[in-house]
Amino acid sequence: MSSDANAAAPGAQAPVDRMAGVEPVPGVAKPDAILKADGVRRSFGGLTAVDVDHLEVQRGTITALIGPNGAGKSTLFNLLTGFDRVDKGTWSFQGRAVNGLSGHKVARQGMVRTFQLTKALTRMTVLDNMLLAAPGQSGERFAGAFARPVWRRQESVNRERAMDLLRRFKLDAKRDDLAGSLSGGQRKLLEMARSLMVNPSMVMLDEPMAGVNPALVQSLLGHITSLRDEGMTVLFVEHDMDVIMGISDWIVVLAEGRVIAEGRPADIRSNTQVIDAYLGAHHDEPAGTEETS
Ligand SMILES: Nc1ncnc2c1ncn2[C@@H]1O[C@H](COP(=O)(O)OP(=O)(O)OP(=O)(O)O)[C@@H](O)[C@H]1O
Repeated sequence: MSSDANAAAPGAQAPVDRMAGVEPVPGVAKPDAILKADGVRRSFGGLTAVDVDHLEVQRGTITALIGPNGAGKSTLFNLLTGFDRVDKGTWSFQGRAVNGLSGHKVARQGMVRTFQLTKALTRMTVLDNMLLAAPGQSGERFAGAFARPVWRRQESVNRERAMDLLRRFKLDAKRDDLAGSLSGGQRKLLEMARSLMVNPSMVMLDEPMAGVNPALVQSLLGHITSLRDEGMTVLFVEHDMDVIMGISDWIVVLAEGRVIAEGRPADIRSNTQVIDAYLGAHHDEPAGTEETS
């Protein structure tokens, strides 16, 4: 591992290096890719927001998607998870084509993304936020007296799962509070917990540390690494370089919609193209020590 933050605790088993032998070059094949994308393009008027030739995400890793403002990170997230339409391109998740599927269907395949709490969600309780994210929320499928016992069983399974997750994220005492009353960090925890309601194989976190009090950053980092250690794949967009360099197994750098570099944190830190495109203002210092806003 290239970062001290990833060093195993004394007595702990050394983590498996799933990226062993993978060349740090854009579009490189991964030994066990959970997500593969080809020729993904999206323009807004004359502006090409995303133009990714080939991208693979290795199963069971924490992969960071980084790049300057406007590089296309959020647009790529939206496209891959079915919340925006591509102009061109195909991608598969766990070997099945998912391009063209709605966000709901992509989530059912096991690939979910977090969303910032909308105004409507902030007016609901923490527990209701969780239940709304549960599978089988389309009540009409369970309509009718005949199906009621099935629906009840599903609801009690969902409640149990929601409470288990709230306990895991230390939000159980807040179950009846309005989500809008949570702090920035607690909201991020709730967003993560919500995404786990569908029992995904891969979670995509959009700026998990934005607006988080430093006291909660370590807790959030711990949750993210636990997800990976339990076998989940994590792809996240983040601007905080300490966070990125500290927990990522692999980093993908976007600039002007294209993948300009990929590699381990150490590869990215020393990549001159990345320094020019993104880390430029901090040319003279190691990226891991730069100040973050
Ligand atoms: N719905 C839209 N309509 C028009 N232009 C858009 C739209 N969504 C994104 N863009 C443009 O596409 C480009 C990529 O935006 P995107 O938000 O994906 O970048 P980003 O890397 O996530 O940036 P940031 O780090 O600032 O969030 C930007 O130039 C943005 O202005």
